[in-house]
Amino acid sequence: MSKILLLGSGELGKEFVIAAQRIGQYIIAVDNYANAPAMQVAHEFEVINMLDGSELDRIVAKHKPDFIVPEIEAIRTERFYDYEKQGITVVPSAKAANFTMNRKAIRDLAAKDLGLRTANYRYATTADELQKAVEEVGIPCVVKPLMSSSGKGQSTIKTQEDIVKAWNYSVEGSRGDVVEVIVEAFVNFYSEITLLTVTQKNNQTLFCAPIGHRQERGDYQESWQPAKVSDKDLVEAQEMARKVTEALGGAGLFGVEFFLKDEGVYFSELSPRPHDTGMVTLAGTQNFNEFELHLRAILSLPIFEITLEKAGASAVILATENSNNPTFTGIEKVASLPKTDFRIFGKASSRPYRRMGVVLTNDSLETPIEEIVEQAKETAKLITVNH
Ligand SMILES: Nc1ncnc2c1ncn2[C@@H]1O[C@H](COP(=O)(O)OP(=O)(O)OP(=O)(O)O)[C@@H](O)[C@H]1O
Ligand SMILES: NCC(=O)N[C@@H]1O[C@H](COP(=O)([O-])[O-])[C@@H](O)[C@H]1O
Ligand SMILES: [Mg+2]
Repeated sequence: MSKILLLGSGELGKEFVIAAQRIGQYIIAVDNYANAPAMQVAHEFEVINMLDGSELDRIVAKHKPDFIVPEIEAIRTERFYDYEKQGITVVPSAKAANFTMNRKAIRDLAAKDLGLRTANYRYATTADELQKAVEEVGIPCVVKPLMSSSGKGQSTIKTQEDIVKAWNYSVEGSRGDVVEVIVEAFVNFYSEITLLTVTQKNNQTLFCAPIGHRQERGDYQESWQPAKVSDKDLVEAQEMARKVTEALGGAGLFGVEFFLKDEGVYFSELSPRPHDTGMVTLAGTQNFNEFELHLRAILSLPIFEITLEKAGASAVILATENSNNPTFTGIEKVASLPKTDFRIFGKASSRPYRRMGVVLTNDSLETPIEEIVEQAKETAKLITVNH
């Protein structure tokens, strides 16, 4: 049995812990608030500020884990290099977690060092610098805090007047302690995908079937698998995913995000961990879901193959207001439907647009994927979050 320290305890961590519990691992779930989803299913929990290096040191020394599994980006990841030296396995690697904590490190690695095609981009640390950066990349463009996720602090600049607004919004939405933004040229893609990529200790990289998704406010609304991608684009995306995951090192599952345009594939970003759009694998689309794959890769358990068993979709259930102990209605209606399932994450409070659950649908691989997505979307509407 291994001892796993999970840093971040949201819905993705919860499914990871359930997968780990099923094969007898020991988990300590950590987040900055009590009763977080993954804490509800772990052996032990800790509530700390994960951006505080001394707090991290304290719980690592206390629990002496075999593995540290980051579940969010906003962690004092610089400490991870030390933990690796102490003989703890940081998942997938200290470098992977550290480089993806801040958009700058991963974007420069991908675009400059590895030469992957990305949107043209600049950085800015003040509203004035943002003005200049926008002039360089051109309008429309997308502004994001260097440290944020799920679209927090992200906005699109469509006119000159949006620049100051975008700066202020991004400072408010920044998760860490870095006041800096990336400005990216707007990529007018016809679709976007996540390529779940599994790296293993034996150096064999495996790919899942591509996942399509639709985003609003920088946050995913529906995802589906398999996404329609031409063979040429898929090969190009796989090559990019292989390059970037190899450069980051270690074993685990990565969610590598791409934009598809007529002229080819653009690398966008990646999570060195299960991806929110990958929750579609909870619909039984694959022989192993993304959490089970992450776990197997971490523990060096062989993954004989990844097979696509069904076509599936996920659609999010979002809160609309701030409240404590929100309740849900419409669950019975959803439960009565065929080829449909759902998860309620167990978050004890809500805020507008907070993801509280997900609806999952599946059908045969011959069924048009649009129908399965539509089913997930319509089904998610049956559930109401009561505040
Ligand atoms: N340069 C761009 N051009 C067009 N759309 C973009 C661009 N950058 C981001 N987007 C849109 O915003 C979404 C969220 O962006 P991104 O993945 O960078 O944010 P994030 O906050 O890291 O999200 P997450 O953590 O959920 O992956 C993208 O999936 C895409 O739909
Ligand atoms: N795109 C990243 C992502 O989806 N991360 C997931 O959301 C949780 C935070 O949710 P919260 O903001 O509702 O607490 C994280 O802990 C992780 O599970
Ligand atoms: Mg993203």
